[in-house]
Amino acid sequence: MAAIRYNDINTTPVWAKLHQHQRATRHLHMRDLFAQEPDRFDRMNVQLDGLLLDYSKNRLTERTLELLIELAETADLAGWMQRMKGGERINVSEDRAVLHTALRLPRSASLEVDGVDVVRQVHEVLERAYAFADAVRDGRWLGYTGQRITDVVNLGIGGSDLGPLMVHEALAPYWHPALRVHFVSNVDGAHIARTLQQLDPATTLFIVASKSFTTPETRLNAEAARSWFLQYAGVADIAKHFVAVSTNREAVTTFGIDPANMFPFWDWVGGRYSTWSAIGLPVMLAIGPKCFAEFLDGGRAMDEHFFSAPFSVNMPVLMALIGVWYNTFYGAHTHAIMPYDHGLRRLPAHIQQLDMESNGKQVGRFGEKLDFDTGPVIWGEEGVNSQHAFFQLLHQGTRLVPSDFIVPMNSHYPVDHQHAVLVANGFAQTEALMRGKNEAEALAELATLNLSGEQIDMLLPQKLFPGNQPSNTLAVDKLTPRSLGKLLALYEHKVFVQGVIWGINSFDQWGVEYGKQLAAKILPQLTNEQALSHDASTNGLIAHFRSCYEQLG
Ligand SMILES: O=P(O)(O)OC[C@H]1O[C@H](O)[C@H](O)[C@@H](O)[C@@H]1O
Repeated sequence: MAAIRYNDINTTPVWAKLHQHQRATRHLHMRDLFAQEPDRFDRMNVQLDGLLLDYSKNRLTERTLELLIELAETADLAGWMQRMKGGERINVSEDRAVLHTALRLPRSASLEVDGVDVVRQVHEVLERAYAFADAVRDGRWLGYTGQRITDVVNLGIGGSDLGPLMVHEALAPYWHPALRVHFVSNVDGAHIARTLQQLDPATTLFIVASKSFTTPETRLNAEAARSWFLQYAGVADIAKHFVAVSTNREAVTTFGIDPANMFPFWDWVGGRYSTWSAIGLPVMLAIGPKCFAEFLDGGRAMDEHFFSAPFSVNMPVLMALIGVWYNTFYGAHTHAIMPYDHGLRRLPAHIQQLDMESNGKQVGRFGEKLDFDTGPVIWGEEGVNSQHAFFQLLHQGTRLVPSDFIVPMNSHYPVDHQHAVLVANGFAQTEALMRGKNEAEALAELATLNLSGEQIDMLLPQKLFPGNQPSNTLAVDKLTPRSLGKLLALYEHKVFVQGVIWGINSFDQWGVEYGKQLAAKILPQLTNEQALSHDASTNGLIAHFRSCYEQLG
């Protein structure tokens, strides 16, 4: 464990310099910066093997970047990167190493943690998972009636759902033609019931995915799936239809799943960083081991870039520092993610967990209170749908909303010229957000209409766009397993870098525990007559439920 030292980043000279610099430059308009700097795009883009980050449409000068890099150096970013990569226990509150990057290392590598080569462990499990995926995909793994598997249901929540779900959706062009994968996460019975309605138990395989194997939502869904299955088949048939992915062998066995059907991973893989592990099993089943290996390769390419490129040309570091600039020094509360790709429509949800569960914290890694703003609210929606929903606020609202536009340059679905329309919309939005529309431009437009002076006075303010709204554009050559691997690892490292700057442990999540404790207390009270001792609102709601709940009789 690293020596305990309290986070003092906000008392360093560079922190004060950044505040001062923000005050001195906040009047600058990006439209003017572009006019003054014809080479702005050339200077402010980074490319890595088919992935381009254009960060020129940000409120940045060369000096801003210099100061932000000085901030990263002051926070000992290079040291923390080495500590993570080397397997030090940087998740101090849980006393764990943080090694999702080891999941992407090649078989030829080795990395010892507590005397164990974790790369060897990773590849042993990958080989087993690949062999299992191949057997299901080829029709060699058969159900209890001897039929091949046609449907896979992943039962998991949080990190055991969002990552694999997003990756699975994004890679639809690579799916096995005769295998459908479903994801059930919500404890709302509607989710499992509506999924099971479509399925035949003889041809359905369930993956119970839970790092801890104690998550009530997942256990309840798994029990519901098992009861449904046992209406048709016998207990001995469970082995052909239920597998588990977990770190908790004992709980898996107690649940009734044969440990031979369990794919393990390790406590040094955080749930929201686990898609690369056996938690990716539903993805392996859908796209096959070869494509999954390419996804891992893409992640590794980003790791190599992250661990070796100077900060000034390091994609995750730049995205993280730009985010810190807006969050901490501009007071921006949110960050929007807009994938201009239907397959990536669940990316905002995945990044929500990745970022907000990692950096949504008010204390530093050693428990010290942080006296500045940390992780933003992450939100977003696929383009162009988002344009028709909330872009009004981005263009003419009162908030600063930094955003990422993710735009594939090529489509797997060449439907007429629709892809060009999609891309044109994405680029146009970043231009409009940056430039805005000034009075002269708005007046020129109004002048072409036959309007009275009074109408022009009323309309002119409504036609103005302040602009100066920042965005990054991530141009992806084509959405493939490899490019998706790079994109996902990019966001993981971005979150890590921001955590380091703010002095946060990005790998624990104590904030989700309290609600779980109270839910466990409220659950029995919903259906008994026990006196209630919550606040008046919670008491009132429980009483109201008791009076409405039809199954109480
Ligand atoms: O994989 P599991 O142990 O079932 O955990 C599922 C999820 O639930 C927890 O409440 C955490 O907030 C998440 O980080 C985790 O991914």
